[in-house]
Amino acid sequence: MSTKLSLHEIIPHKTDVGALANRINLDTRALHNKIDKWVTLRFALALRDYRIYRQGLQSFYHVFATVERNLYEQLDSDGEWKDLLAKVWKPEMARRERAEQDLLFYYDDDKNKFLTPMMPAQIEFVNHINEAIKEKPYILFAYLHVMYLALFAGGRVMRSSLGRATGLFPQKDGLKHEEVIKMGTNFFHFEVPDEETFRLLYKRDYELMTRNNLTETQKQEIIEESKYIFEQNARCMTELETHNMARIKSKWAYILVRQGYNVVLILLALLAIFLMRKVFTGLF
Ligand code: HEM
Repeated sequence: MSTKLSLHEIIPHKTDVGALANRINLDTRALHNKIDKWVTLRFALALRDYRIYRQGLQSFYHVFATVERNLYEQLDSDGEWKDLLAKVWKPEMARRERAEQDLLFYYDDDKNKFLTPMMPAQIEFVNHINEAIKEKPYILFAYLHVMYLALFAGGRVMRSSLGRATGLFPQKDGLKHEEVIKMGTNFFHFEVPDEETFRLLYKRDYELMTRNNLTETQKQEIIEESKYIFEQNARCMTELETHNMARIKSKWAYILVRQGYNVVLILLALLAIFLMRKVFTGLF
């Protein structure tokens, strides 16, 4: 991917072991590999059925919406973290509204279907974010790296699969397929002239603001929170899978019970015919 930045402007260097972002990546590598494999496998399935895709998107939506609500609270306050956060954050990064646009599309404009989390792991995640940031606003730096940079790596892969997933998008009256795709993929798009430069500038500001303005203890807490983010995202995903499996199983159980009931009725009818024939042949 090309960029308008020269080499010395790219900060931090990949080999800079002191950079907070690199430390987070290193300490979450195993968790990332696990979730990467897991999501890649399931994503293929989700692309065949928009009802599965929208469940996954909804789960991420709650995380982004909660993070952004807390972030803007800090930015609008006179708190001690306001300036640092403002120097890292870029409004084009915000995902809440974009995810909401997509969800409105997949849920036929019915906000009530997704606005508040209903699944236990999602509720737990949202509550945790609110409490953690309220107590220690610098915990936001874990989310500003893990959740937002995910969109430029795995997110790009997912975006290109989405564009090719012809079976995913629901039919919308009077709209061409390309228009429908655009309406359902806002989440993965950034309104910036050059995405790669934007990403590198974000990473640079993150490093410049976190290198000397956080204590080692605070950095360690951010790294621990980053691990939690991966783990809790994974719990939200497996929770959805378990939920869907349970629904499929109960649907099949219902079908089997109904089929069994029909079989019994047919057997009873056959028995009745057989007995009636016996009675008739005995009579005549
Ligand atoms: C909840 C899910 C995920 C999260 C939170 C996440 C998070 C991250 C983060 C924080 C980075 C480091 C970015 C940077 O430092 O610039 C990253 C890199 C990356 N991720 Fe993910 N990711 C997730 C899922 C995935 C999936 C499903 C894939 C595969 C399709 C994937 C592929 C990648 C790749 C290829 C990189 C670049 C690695 C590199 O530059 O060395 N990720 N991800």
